Amino acid sequence: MDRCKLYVITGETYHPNRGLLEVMESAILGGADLVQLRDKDAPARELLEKARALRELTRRYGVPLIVNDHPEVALAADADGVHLGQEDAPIAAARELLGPDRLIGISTHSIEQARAAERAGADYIGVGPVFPTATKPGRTAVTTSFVAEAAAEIRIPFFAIGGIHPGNAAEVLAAGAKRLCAVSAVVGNPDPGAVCREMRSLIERSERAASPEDAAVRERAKEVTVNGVLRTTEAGTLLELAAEFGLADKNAVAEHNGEVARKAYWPFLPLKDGDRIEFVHFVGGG
Ligand SMILES: Cc1ncc(COP(=O)(O)OP(=O)(O)O)c(N)n1
Ligand SMILES: Cc1nc(C(=O)O)sc1CCOP(=O)(O)O
Ligand SMILES: [Mg+2]
Repeated sequence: MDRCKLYVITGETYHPNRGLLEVMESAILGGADLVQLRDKDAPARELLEKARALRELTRRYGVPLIVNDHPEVALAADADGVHLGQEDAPIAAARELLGPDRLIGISTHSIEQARAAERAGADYIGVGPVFPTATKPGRTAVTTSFVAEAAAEIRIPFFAIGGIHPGNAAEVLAAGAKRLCAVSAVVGNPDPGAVCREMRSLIERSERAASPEDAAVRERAKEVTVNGVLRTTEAGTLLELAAEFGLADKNAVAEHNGEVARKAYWPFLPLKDGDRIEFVHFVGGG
């Protein structure tokens, strides 16, 4: 979760002529590193089908998947977690169902709600809507002043959300956000990948301007290409990288710079900047 910087939420009404998977794959290839399935209208069965299809896609790229509103769908689809709103199920009930390892995110609209979410054991929070947005019509914007309050006080990761696009992302990052989340600006664009690349480059520029301690962490980070997608990682070995993708204890094989890397060697295979890795994960069953 800590390494996730650009969270993209589905919004199929914004792309009536393109498929869900095509749009979300483009976003992932552009640098979306956390994906949420949000569909307020789909009946339960359809939602589960979409969650399973997105699970397959996101797993291929090592991107965590969150399901909005429905912890039981998150569990059934083997998603990485659930996102709850202030009016949805309480965190404790979702934790009971999902266990300690899956992620629970919660929307917050004030610093008091953000503090309460942290105390209740949320893994991350949404901070918004920063700007007015047609995706959540009628919600009062919290402005970048709530972003600044959260940056000063909240220790769990937070994603600024609501009306964010490449034209205003720098302002949100300057207020203290390290992570951004968007629906319409990404999935409503004919080229979701291009929008994600722009947003990521704004995030990276803001990181470069940040504190020396952060710079030291970045020094340790390497850029590697995993299944065709450029990723930043602090993993020292192929096994550590596989763990980031949830593959350390899965039936998987890897190719490292074009050479097959047997799983037994993963703990001893050091990663370098520029390495190219392909993971193939076999799913059991008939
Ligand atoms: C990352 C993120 N932040 C906020 C929301 C909004 O959740 P909620 O307030 O429950 O509203 P709905 O999305 O359910 O309409 C979110 N989904 N994701
Ligand atoms: C789903 C959602 N939740 C918000 C919150 O503030 O909790 S804002 C929002 C909509 C985000 O969509 P867009 O990027 O199109 O503005
Ligand atoms: Mg909700």
